[in-house]
Amino acid sequence: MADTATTTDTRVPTVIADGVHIVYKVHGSGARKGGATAALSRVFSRKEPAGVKEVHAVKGVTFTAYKGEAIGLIGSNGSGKSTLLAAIAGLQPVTHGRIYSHGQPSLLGVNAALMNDLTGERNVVLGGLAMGMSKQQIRERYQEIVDFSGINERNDFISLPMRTYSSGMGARLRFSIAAAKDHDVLMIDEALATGDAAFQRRSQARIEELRERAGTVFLVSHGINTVRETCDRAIWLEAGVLRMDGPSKEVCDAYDAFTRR
Ligand SMILES: Nc1ncnc2c1ncn2[C@@H]1O[C@H](COP(=O)(O)OP(=O)(O)OP(=O)(O)O)[C@@H](O)[C@H]1O
Repeated sequence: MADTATTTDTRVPTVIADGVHIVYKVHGSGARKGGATAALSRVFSRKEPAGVKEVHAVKGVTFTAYKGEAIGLIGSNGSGKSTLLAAIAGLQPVTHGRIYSHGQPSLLGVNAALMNDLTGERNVVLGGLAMGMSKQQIRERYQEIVDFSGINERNDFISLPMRTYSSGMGARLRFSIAAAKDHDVLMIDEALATGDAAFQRRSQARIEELRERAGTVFLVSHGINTVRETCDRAIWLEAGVLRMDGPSKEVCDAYDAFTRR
C-alpha cells in the first residue's frame, strides 16, 4: 500500500483511491480496412469491429488524501495524471477499483468550463453559479476575482469576449474564479504553469489559504519547482503506475533523478 496513514491517525481522509484502473476504449483507431467489401465481410462473419483499441491509462493506483494537504501529481507525459484527476472529480468512469471522496471535488478547468464568446465579466458570473455560489456571493467577490486574475492590468479586458484572451489570461481567469470559493477538494490541472511569475506567487499564496480553510488541493504540474514550493506531498505516476508517494521534496528529487537518466 502506498498509504501514508498510521494506525494512530487523527487526520480526516478526503479522497481514497482503492486499486483504481482506468481503461479508455478508442473506437475507429484505424487498424481496419475501410472498404465496403471489408465492412460487408465483417457483417457476415459477425466479428467484433476491428479498430477498437484499449488504452490502460491508470493501473492499480491506491492512496489516501487528507484534509489540509496540498498534493502534487507528477510524471512524464501521458502517465495518467489528468485521467486520475478527472476520475476523482467523477468525470471519468473507473474501470476497476473505487474512489471515495468527501464533499464534491472540483476540477479546475473543466468545472469552470467558460464560454469563449461571452465577456470575462459574464464568465465570472457563469463560473461562480456553476460552482454553486449565489448571485449575492458572486457580486461580493466579483472585484476580488478580477483583481486576482490581473486581467484588467493593462486594458479593460474583462468586458471583452474570452476568445480575445491569450491562453495564459484564460487560465488565470479560470483559476481566479475557482479560487474564489472554498472547496472540499480542489484539483488544479497545470493552471499555474501558464501564469506569469507575479500570478504564480499570488496563486501559491491562494492555494495555501484554500488548503488551510478548506480541504485538500491536488495540483498537476510538469513544473517540478511549482510542486516543491506549493505542495507538501507528491504522488509520482509513471505509465499509469504509482511509482512513489511521500514528502514532495523526496518524490521530486527521485523524479528529477529519473528524468535525468
Ligand atoms: N480520451 C482519451 N481516449 C483515449 N486515450 C486517452 C484519452 N485521454 C487520455 N488518453 C491516454 O491515456 C494516457 C494518460 O493520459 P493523461 O492525459 O491522463 O496523462 P497525463 O499524465 O495527464 O499527460 P500530460 O502530462 O501529457 O498532460 C495516455 O496514454 C493518453 O494517450
